[in-house]
Amino acid sequence: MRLTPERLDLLIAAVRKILPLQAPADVLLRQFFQDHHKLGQNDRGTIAEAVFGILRRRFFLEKLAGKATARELVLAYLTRFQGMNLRELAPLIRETEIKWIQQIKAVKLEEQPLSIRAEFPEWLVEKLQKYHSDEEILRLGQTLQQPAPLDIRVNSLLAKREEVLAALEQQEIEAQPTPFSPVGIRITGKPAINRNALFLSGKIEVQDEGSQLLGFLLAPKRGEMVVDFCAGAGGKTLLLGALMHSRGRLYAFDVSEKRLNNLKPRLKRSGLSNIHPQRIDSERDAKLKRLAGKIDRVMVDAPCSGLGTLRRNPDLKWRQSPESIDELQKKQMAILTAAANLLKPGGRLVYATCSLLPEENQQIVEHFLANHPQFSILHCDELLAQQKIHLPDTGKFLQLSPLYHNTDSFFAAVLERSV
Ligand SMILES: C[S@@+](CC[C@H](N)C(=O)[O-])C[C@H]1O[C@@H](n2cnc3c(N)ncnc32)[C@H](O)[C@@H]1O
Repeated sequence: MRLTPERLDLLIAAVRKILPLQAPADVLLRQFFQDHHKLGQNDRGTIAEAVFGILRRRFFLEKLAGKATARELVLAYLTRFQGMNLRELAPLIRETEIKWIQQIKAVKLEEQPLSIRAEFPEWLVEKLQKYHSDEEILRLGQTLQQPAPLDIRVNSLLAKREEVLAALEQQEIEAQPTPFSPVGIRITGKPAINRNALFLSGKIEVQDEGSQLLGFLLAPKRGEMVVDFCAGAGGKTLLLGALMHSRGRLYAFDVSEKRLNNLKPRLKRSGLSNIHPQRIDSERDAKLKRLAGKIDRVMVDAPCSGLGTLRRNPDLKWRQSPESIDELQKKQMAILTAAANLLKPGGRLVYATCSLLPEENQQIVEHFLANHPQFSILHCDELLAQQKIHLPDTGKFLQLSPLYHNTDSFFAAVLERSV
């Protein structure tokens, strides 16, 4: 895209709107596009890419620009990360800015402290240093600065993966089967998949491959009683329903009416008829009592820091803090305890997050097991192998990483109730 003075102003206005981060960046960007409804698809794409690019490199950009204004952040980003040269920029900027850009071009990223090179807040580096070497933290941080690929899931109730791959090829959309999930497809680039006939007819859904694998760990069977305790807009619910061949009963619980409402159009497209969305007040909701001890399989996709999804949501680095993680841990423990209470003897529960912090993952599960001797761990590698899914570096727990699996950083543990 050729940068004109109008486009530069728009980009700066978008960054100014998003940067205080009073809401999630994608929500603020959607509002910005509503306020500028005449913008074409290409301009929107370019603005979104730059805004997220700036959030992904914000620590270094702020280091370059000091107490940076939106304009300085944009100029620093364009020159340092978009390869724009001074000749192209010069007609659009002031004399003093030209001098400043010459100075910041000379600053070396390799000489910066770890938190800047990894693009992690210092508190997060400190937490990660308890478990990883600095080199690992740097590689993880660098991977999380890249945009995530677009993964879709084939709805096995309505289509086969080969059929969808053939249809995509006909439409000249480059795609390949995901390496681990048997129902996943990874698309090259970012075509507008939500206007595609395959999407509108319910044959495909957008879902990260890591998220798909959690469904295969729970492996619900047709005819069973299943609960998706934190169903949200149903990313995992829809996969669970398809694995059940739309037979049996699948409750989709969540405290957020808005999220459950977003499940409805997806449910309609999916062709599934065994899903029952229900809002609950909290994990202590009286509605849950009648299901205690009756459920075959429970998915707990717990509310978490989301730090394993920084490729998609880089703004979480400023929206989470050590305090918010302490709060989340309490919630995760309470939800896991309440959800486990629904299981019948022999029943299976998957506890999952998209966090890369053991505080929200292993530590929650280990604390739960120490207080609930009637539950034991099933090994994730064995459960996946039973479904012919072979994941490197998986053992007792599933710990996916964008670094090794090109998925979001999902964690999962599988528990079984004995009595
Ligand atoms: C990680 S998200 C779920 C994403 C969803 N499973 C998916 O695959 O799209 C966590 C969800 O937990 C919900 N939640 C928060 N507190 C809860 C509670 N006490 N009981 C049930 N759900 C809760 C949030 O509203 C949010 O939708």
